[in-house]
Amino acid sequence: MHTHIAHLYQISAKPSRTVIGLMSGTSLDGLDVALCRISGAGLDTKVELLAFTTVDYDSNYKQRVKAVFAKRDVDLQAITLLNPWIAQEHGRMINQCLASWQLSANTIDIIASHGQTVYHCPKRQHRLADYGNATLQLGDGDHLAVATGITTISDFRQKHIAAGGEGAPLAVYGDYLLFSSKDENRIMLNIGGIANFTWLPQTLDAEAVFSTDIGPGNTMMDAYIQKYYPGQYFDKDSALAKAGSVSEALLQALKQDSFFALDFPKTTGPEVFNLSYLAKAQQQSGTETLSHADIMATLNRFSADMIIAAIKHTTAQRDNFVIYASGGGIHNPLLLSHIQQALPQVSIKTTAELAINPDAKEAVLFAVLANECLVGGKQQFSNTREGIPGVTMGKISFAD
Ligand SMILES: Nc1ncnc2c1ncn2[C@@H]1O[C@H](COP(=O)(O)OP(=O)(O)OP(=O)(O)O)[C@@H](O)[C@H]1O
Ligand SMILES: CC(=O)N[C@H]1[C@@H]2OC[C@@H](O2)[C@@H](O)[C@@H]1O[C@H](C)C(=O)O
Repeated sequence: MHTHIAHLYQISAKPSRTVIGLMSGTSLDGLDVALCRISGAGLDTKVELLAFTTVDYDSNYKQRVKAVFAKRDVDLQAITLLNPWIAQEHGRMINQCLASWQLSANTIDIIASHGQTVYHCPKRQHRLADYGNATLQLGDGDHLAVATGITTISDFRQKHIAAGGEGAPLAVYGDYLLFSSKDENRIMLNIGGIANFTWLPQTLDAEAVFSTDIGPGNTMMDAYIQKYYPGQYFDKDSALAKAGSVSEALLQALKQDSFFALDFPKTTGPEVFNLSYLAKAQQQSGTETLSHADIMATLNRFSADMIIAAIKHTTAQRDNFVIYASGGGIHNPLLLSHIQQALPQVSIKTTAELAINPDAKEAVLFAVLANECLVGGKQQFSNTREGIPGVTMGKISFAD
């Protein structure tokens, strides 16, 4: 047996594994690094979050990724160069985290790397008859493994697509394993650049679990601030949105896109929800002269309304469920207050109440996917469920 395979076997047989989960989302703010101790597999999985940090991207990193991010026309050389470069940068950031945690690489069993999504393209979006669902994450696992000396599992989304999914949301797999509860129905709501959620019924019935992207979380608000308030990256504490008023005309125009008429589950990204989308809605509603504050108030309301509508649709007007929120959107007070006002009977908590830092949740979930790749095997979901194929995800890269 090759020593690498023997090593994998030995890691899989351990009572617990030390896994670094990585997430670099659509907001391009930084690399989330979650140091996890994971024991068990499947519904017996237990995760302890030992340390978490977000390593902020510098302006050089952001500029290079933004040059291709969510764009149809890009320099192919730039994409080719970025694929190893992003992984090398992430490797450098992990080495920096390990040094600050005073840990050596040989104490880490596995890195679980999401990579950087640069283009997400489900068939319902591109509508080209000859092509299926597609998504592209850069930051190749081989480079990360060599840069850190740690076996790396990466590129989780391709198997999901190969098995009939759209490549997202993948959070549902870990949500079901970690957060299902016999005591209450739960909505695991993540408000990142794009908002998505998982419905976890208290029956624990995998066939009734449901997950979908919703539409924009922070992405359009962030893009607007970055364009008109150079030096600022987002509307801190909803300050600008709070100073404005919602334009009903613009809000209705924003809600008209065909994406919202599609049945759930569905996926999307900043390829659709961007400043061109806003400009089109302004043109259609004759609201080109609105103030920055009114536009931000409207974008904030738009994200909230679509989240509320998706939750109401899925829970069929029930209110016996608890929302556990995560992602950067939980730090946007206006957005959360809109959601709470529309669902007055529903308790809105964060995943901190489930012992997972809400900013770390997605990185933790990729660590869980890697654990499933190594130790799992029993598929919780049948292949008949749209959007949640029962497959093992991730590709394994060795360090030497
Ligand atoms: N204090 C704050 N006030 C308002 N918004 C905030 C605050 N802190 C963070 N945010 C929002 O959270 C965003 C970052 O969210 P997050 O890190 O969850 O995104 P992501 O992981 O890149 O997204 P995705 O899950 O879509 O890939 C910021 O860009 C900003 O919009
Ligand atoms: C293609 C891609 O990177 N999609 C992300 C994005 O960010 C949020 C939403 O859109 C979600 O579908 C997904 O990430 C999370 C981690 C997921 O797959 O569950």
